[in-house]
Amino acid sequence: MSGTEATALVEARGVEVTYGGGRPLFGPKQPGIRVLHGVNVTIGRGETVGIVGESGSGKTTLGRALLRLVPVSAGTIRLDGRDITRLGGAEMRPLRRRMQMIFQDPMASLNPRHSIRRILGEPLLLHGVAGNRREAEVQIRAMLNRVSLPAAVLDRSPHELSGGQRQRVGIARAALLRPDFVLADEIVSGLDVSTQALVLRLLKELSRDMGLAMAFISHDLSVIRAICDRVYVMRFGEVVEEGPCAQVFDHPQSDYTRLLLDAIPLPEVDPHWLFPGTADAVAPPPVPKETCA
Ligand SMILES: Nc1ncnc2c1ncn2[C@@H]1O[C@H](COP(=O)(O)OP(=O)(O)OP(=O)(O)O)[C@@H](O)[C@H]1O
Repeated sequence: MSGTEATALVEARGVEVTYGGGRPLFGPKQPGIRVLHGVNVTIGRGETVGIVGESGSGKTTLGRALLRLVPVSAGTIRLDGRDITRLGGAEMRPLRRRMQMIFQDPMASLNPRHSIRRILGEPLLLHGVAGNRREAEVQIRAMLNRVSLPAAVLDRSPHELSGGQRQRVGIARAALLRPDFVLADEIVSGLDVSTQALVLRLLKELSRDMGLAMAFISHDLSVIRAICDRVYVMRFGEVVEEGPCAQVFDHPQSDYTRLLLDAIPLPEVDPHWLFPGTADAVAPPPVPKETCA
């Protein structure tokens, strides 16, 4: 799917983000530091786009701007054609369910004192996706099955799970809210290679089944190539190149993309695991059904 189609779900035009600045209690007004400079991004329904670039290039800031988690100082963010750039908290609230984020470190994003049941159940009730606890439990159990986790994890807390299990809980939490758009920021960087492949495959299957639009931030270009349709290459807060993954990776147009490709070795994740059914695919290992001792 081309991100330039009229069916764009998420669209950023000329987006600028400035950190800091403003007027302190004493002294002159501070200018702040602009870290995004007129960025344009389009993500179609059901499309997965990658965002790559060296550390500090603005990937996370861009992702957060798309979700309206950082203030945008210029430009527009549209969700499904609606300009959401300057909506207030109350107007954003019903839209929050539609735009979910999966974090790099699930330990930091999952409340360590809460059970997995509560972690998964509370957002469902809060956003009215489930009418009561019983409905929430049914939906949660179905989703656990979908992400190949046993129901026994429901009574556990995040620190009692492995890194891969926690990341699957993070995916389940986002997917349960039936979002339209998911931002996944470095979600497999702390995992070993085989767990990475399982988590990525799961996410790819879910995004395909749910028709999700997804922005995927990663340092690992092999991961981006394996699961993304298109990629945006960022440098110093600007998009320096954009296009279908095969085009950008095989025929990079900018010197910076070439440098990036040379600097980061490919591949860690076997893309065939993620694309079973393609002509040259090898049989992917099934996502193992886990049991809890
Ligand atoms: N809350 C903040 N306050 C001030 N500056 C920030 C803040 N967050 C990020 N920055 C700065 O904005 C720039 C872009 O950071 P950002 O985290 O978006 O880059 P990134 O490409 O995601 O980096 P990394 O790959 O290391 O996560 C960096 O110079 C960073 O220091």
